[in-house]
Amino acid sequence: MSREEMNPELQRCRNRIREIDNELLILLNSRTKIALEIASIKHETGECFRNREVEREKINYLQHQYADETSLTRQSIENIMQTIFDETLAIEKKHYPDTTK
Ligand SMILES: C=C(O[C@@H]1C=C(C(=O)O)C=C[C@H]1O)C(=O)O
Repeated sequence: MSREEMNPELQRCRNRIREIDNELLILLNSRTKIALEIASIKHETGECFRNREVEREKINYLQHQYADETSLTRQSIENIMQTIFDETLAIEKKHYPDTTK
């Protein structure tokens, strides 16, 4: 066993992070399912899947709510949310490969 592996505090933290990662993936899956419902509506009406204005509003709101009260910075909130939006859009496009928007 390595020195690192023998450190119980580090192991406890890693276990907790693993649990949080699982929770995050479950939440992201729920989020994606709802985004796909929105994509289905937009697909029917011919609307563009991506809405930069809505994305900007969401980021601004989350930065306002959390940037000063948590260890997350304004920039990290922006990066995390932009990655979520990009990945959501990629999944939406995979479900609706015929869409040009
Ligand atoms: C979810 C929507 O569609 C797209 C996906 C978004 C998201 O993943 O949060 C936000 C805006 C749009 O780019 C929406 O229009 O509300």
